[in-house]
Amino acid sequence: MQNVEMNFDGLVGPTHNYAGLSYGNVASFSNAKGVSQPKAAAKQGLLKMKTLHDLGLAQGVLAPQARPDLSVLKRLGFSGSDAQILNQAAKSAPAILAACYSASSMWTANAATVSPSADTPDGRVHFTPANLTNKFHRSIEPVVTGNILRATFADQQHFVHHNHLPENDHFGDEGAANHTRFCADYGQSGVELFVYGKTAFDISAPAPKKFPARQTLEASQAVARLHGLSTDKTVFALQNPDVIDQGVFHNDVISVGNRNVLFYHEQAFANTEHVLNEIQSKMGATHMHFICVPTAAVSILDAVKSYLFNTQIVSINATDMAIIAPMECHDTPAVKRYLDQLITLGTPIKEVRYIDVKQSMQNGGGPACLRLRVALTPLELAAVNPETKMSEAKFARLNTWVDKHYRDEIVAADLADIYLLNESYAALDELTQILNLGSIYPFQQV
Ligand SMILES: NCCC[C@H](NC(=O)CCC(=O)O)C(=O)O
Repeated sequence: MQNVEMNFDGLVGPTHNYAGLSYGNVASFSNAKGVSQPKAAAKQGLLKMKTLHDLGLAQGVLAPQARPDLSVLKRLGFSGSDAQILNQAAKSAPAILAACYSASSMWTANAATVSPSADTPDGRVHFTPANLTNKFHRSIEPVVTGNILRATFADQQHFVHHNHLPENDHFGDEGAANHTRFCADYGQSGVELFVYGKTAFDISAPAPKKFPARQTLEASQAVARLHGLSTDKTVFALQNPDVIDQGVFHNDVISVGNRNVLFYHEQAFANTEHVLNEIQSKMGATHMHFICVPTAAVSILDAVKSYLFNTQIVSINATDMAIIAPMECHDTPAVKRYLDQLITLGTPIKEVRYIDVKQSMQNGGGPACLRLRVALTPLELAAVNPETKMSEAKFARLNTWVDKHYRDEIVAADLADIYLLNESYAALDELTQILNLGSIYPFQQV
């Protein structure tokens, strides 16, 4: 058997809603207070996982967080029965209630940074959950993320789980959305690229002016240290601050890589030539394909609207790759034209597949946001919790589970409804059995 790169998609939780929580994320802001469709959202996500499974790729599923997060509401002074807590919060602090209800853990590209065993000194796969300090609703994810990752990758002989970084903006860490790994083959040692938006301990360094930089250099360096990565095999690159100000809140909105391919927008990085030279020189004999999309072909506005770079580039055989793109790429004329051309250019990318993840897209999460990549050797793959692996049977089982528990629609007023809380916890309690995760949620531990 071969080494693989397995995608772990976040299952969309039962409380998926549009709350406008992410300043700097254009879609989240423009769809604020819209009507969400949790059942459709979860099914779109499952179908995406099944599509990749059917392409012959290793595909897994990560459980969502338990929402609403009552422990946070209690910490903030709301008290009484569960229904009283929801009522008080809905009346006096609806924005905080919405944050505690967010299904944002579906975007598992922000769950953690993962370094495969080929890159680490102890020959194990290292995981560091992202602290997501920049957005309150996301900053409440990392502890349970750690529980989910431990229950999915339990074998300590193969997997190491670090704590998330200190919870402060100086160490703002958004996980794999700002991390790309290049390699000749998934099982060989690779070069890990960390992209950051600002240097926290140097206020004179370049930084965006309008929207926040969510990832700091210091956070990226700390993760690389925790994982024991060699300096000869790591590259730290400053994201172009101007594009952050145009809605590129993570690097995976402006560049994406796979094996020896980096697909990026002309304006993605601050010092592009230097970054590319460093990647190529650290890759040694392995030739990199740098595929640059010029502004003249695709504007930043169209890149953000269509999520051209939030696509997944996957290897479909030893040499060829496919690009998994959201339908919005198909529907944005300049982007569709570019993709039609891309597959004729003689790069490893030979095919485009369009998928519908509209429910997630409307909150600023495309195909790449929905997945966490974990490169695994055959032995490590065998050590992954088998119930978290996608299959025909798991796909059918999870669809039935969604049909049983999920609402068709949620609007802001529903968040005060105690029945929604009960439905959500009942669904997740059953899910932990389906995926054999044990008691990962605080509501299961009391
Ligand atoms: N990687 C994609 C992440 C998208 C995510 N959106 C959100 O949280 C929007 C939630 C809302 O507005 O209801 C974020 O910005 O972190």
